[in-house]
Amino acid sequence: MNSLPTPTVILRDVPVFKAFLNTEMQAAMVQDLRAVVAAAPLFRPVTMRGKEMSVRMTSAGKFGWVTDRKGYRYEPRHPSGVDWPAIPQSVMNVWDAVSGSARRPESCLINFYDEDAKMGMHQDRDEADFDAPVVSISLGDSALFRVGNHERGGKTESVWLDSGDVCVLSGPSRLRFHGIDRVKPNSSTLLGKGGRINVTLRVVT
Ligand SMILES: O=C(O)CCC(=O)C(=O)O
Ligand SMILES: [Fe+2]
Repeated sequence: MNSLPTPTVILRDVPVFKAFLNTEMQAAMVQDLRAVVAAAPLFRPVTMRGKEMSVRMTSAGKFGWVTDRKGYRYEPRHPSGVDWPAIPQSVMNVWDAVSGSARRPESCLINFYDEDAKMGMHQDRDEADFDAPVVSISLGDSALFRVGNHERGGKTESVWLDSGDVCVLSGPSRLRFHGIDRVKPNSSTLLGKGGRINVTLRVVT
């Protein structure tokens, strides 16, 4: 395996690679993601309790993460019934560079945040194997990313994730609570209409 790059900062065991993708790589990835969204449109999920999430989402890969009245889970197809598109190579390349994992990601979740969207503190624990990391890529407007503990509550630390930044939840940080407090409107020109895309890669089975 290639040696892993050195993180810019480590926040609560979470390595953050600032500006991991240059502007050209970001633009190319956005094009690839637009093709995914064209085939598997963004939808607004609702939680088990019937509350709409503020992010819109879709997925690529063998499995996509969904939530509805039946709860959180991975599904082999988009809610419309179409297969999830393949994970773009531009996204796979980031996994290869930073995951340190011999396994292949089976799911690529694409979250779109408009200026009012946020994501409450949660753990990523719908996967069967917590030994495999979660790799996260930020594109577009900057977002305040908060990292907490292995239980809900307690002290937290935050970092702004800017367009092109990559971070990894693995080992001691794999099950840390984390969330997005807010997005800073007009902080990036990458997406024509503004907003933020977060892409997360996961091994699911
Ligand atoms: O948007 C982000 O940076 C984090 C997304 C996240 O935590 C998730 O999709 O599970
Ligand atoms: Fe998460």
